[in-house]
Amino acid sequence: MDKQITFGVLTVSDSCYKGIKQDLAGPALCQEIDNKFPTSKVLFQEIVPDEQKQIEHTLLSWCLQELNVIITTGGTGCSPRDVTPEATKAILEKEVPGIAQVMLSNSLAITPKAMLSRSACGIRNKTLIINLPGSTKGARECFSFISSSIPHAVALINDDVISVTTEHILIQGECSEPSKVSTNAPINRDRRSPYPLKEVDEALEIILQECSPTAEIEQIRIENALHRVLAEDIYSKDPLPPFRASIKDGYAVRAKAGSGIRIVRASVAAGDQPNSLPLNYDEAVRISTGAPLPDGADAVVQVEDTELAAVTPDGNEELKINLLVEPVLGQDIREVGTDIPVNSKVLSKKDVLSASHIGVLATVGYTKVKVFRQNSIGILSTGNELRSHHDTLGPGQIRDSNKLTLINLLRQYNYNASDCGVAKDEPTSLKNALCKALSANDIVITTGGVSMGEFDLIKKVLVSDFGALIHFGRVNMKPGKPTTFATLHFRNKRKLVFGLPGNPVSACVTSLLFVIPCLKFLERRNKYKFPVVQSFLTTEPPKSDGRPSYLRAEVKFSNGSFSATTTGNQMSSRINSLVGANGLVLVPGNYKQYSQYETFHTILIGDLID
Ligand SMILES: Nc1nc2c(c(=O)[nH]1)N[C@H]1C(S)=C(S)[C@@H](COP(=O)(O)OP(=O)(O)OC[C@H]3O[C@@H](n4cnc5c(N)ncnc54)[C@H](O)[C@@H]3O)O[C@H]1N2
Ligand code: MOO
Ligand SMILES: [Mg+2]
Repeated sequence: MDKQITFGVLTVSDSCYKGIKQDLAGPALCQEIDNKFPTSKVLFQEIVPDEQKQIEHTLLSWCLQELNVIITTGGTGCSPRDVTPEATKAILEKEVPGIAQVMLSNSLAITPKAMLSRSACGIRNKTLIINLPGSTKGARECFSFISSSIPHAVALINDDVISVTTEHILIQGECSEPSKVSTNAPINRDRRSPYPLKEVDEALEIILQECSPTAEIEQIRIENALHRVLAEDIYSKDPLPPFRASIKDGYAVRAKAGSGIRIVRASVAAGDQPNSLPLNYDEAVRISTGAPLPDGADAVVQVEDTELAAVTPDGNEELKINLLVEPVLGQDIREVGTDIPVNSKVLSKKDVLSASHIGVLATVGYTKVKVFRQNSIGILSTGNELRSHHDTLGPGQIRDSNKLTLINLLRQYNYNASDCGVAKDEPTSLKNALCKALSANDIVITTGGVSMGEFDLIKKVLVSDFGALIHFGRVNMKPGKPTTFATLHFRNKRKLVFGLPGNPVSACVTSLLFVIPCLKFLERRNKYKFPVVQSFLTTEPPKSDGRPSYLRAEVKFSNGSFSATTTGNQMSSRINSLVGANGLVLVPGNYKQYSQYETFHTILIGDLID
């Protein structure tokens, strides 16, 4: 169950630092991390020389960034320059010697040289630090011995009760009871779906009725707050500017004295203390944009409107300048609080935080901000035919594309989802996988196994093993007909389950039409639906079987109207029909005759192409 884990990879090596040798171990570890934890991120990667202070400094600064895990490679041996364990121990608050022991005992089975490794492992603040050897092979091997314990360690360090409980449940095998569902013998199978067809709008309405927008609030660092929904009004703690500031590079003067000669008394740059000696009428202070005005100054004359009138005897400094224009009172001065008055409301609850919102927060002195909590989401693929994208395929097998597509689709809309693995088309496998997914998540999204096949068992397992209420099991749409939505209670918590069709396009389109609006609604976003425009179709749409179709298309805006060109063959299995699509064109089920002058409802799912 992958929560997003953040990593730093630090290569410690004199020769790599000097560029004499290429760093292979660092990139290899990044690759291993990526393979083992696909939803995680390597946020920092650096090379430092074998210098204890420099290693300590980098470790400390990464710990301050609240990284979950720092992996070092190199400097763990017995040569005089090997000091990584010393640097690590110097900054650790708690040692976790078991990690090094596991690496050592496994490595000894490969080479006796492992006995010379002196790795240190432990915790500082919320960061787990692990020393690995410097050789690429050794680093890779050691990482493979310990990597499966990293998520649990991170959860424990962060006091993440849900993950820890889930891990314990998995260890105790609480999820391994057999399912109550038995695969239907074909002679007893349903030959008609018992689920009535719902229209798309009706289905979305049902989902939203089952959703209570979150009341839970969390406080996060503003660095991580992009796209989150603000849960508080924000008032400025300080005015901006906090002092009278110059808008131009020029000279601060007293306006009343008019144009003409001024003695240049001093110079004040941005960041300087305001000069409290009041300015005389015959004086000017050379000033930079953003610098504080000296007392008494009531205008700034830009340098372009002045000329040099006299220099100091050594010939190095301005002595006098000539103002070529009449200064106007208040000219080129930002008074205190011009941009933001103190104690004024600058942002409102329910604002969705953009880059500029975060800029405002930083300006007015916020380091953390209250936002509405996002639901935890787990994605589970189902199907005996599925293999990882890392694997080579055997007969009858395909690669699981849905899981990665959906994790990344949600990420595009700023929702993090975790990988809940792949279940077999078999009741107990489905039950166990759902049990684990539900233990760790508020919302579970499955793909596959929801249609009419002998081995399409999701709905049955949800009902029989989890007491789920299926709110709908079919929707009148193409792609996406067997889309299923259920709610259930699991360990006293209400959960939402989306059972999406297995066909890759169907899974994506139904995520866009149902899951994303639901997530936005839950997060209290006011705008939770995609914008809709009317567009002309540049070519005839493919024939439908009577269901309304959602064609993937490239939508352009030119000469005052939208036009949409479909992305080739629109089969539900053809994932590449989504590549380059920024719109879904809705063609009604009863559509008969193509006309280039007819417009269609078009849902904009991406940026307009120009
Ligand atoms: N008798 C009927 N058969 C089908 C109907 C129907 O109404 N009556 N509906 C069709 C429609 S429409 C769809 S859509 C599919 C949906 O099927 P399921 O949700 O049951 O999905 P599966 O059967 O498990 O798989 C369908 C298809 O997708 C491939 N797949 C599944 N998971 C993945 C994955 N993670 N990555 C990539 N590809 C995946 C799978 O191999 C199948 O080819 O049912 C029709 N049948
Ligand atoms: O509705 Mo299915 O999703 O056409 O292929
Ligand atoms: Mg099926």
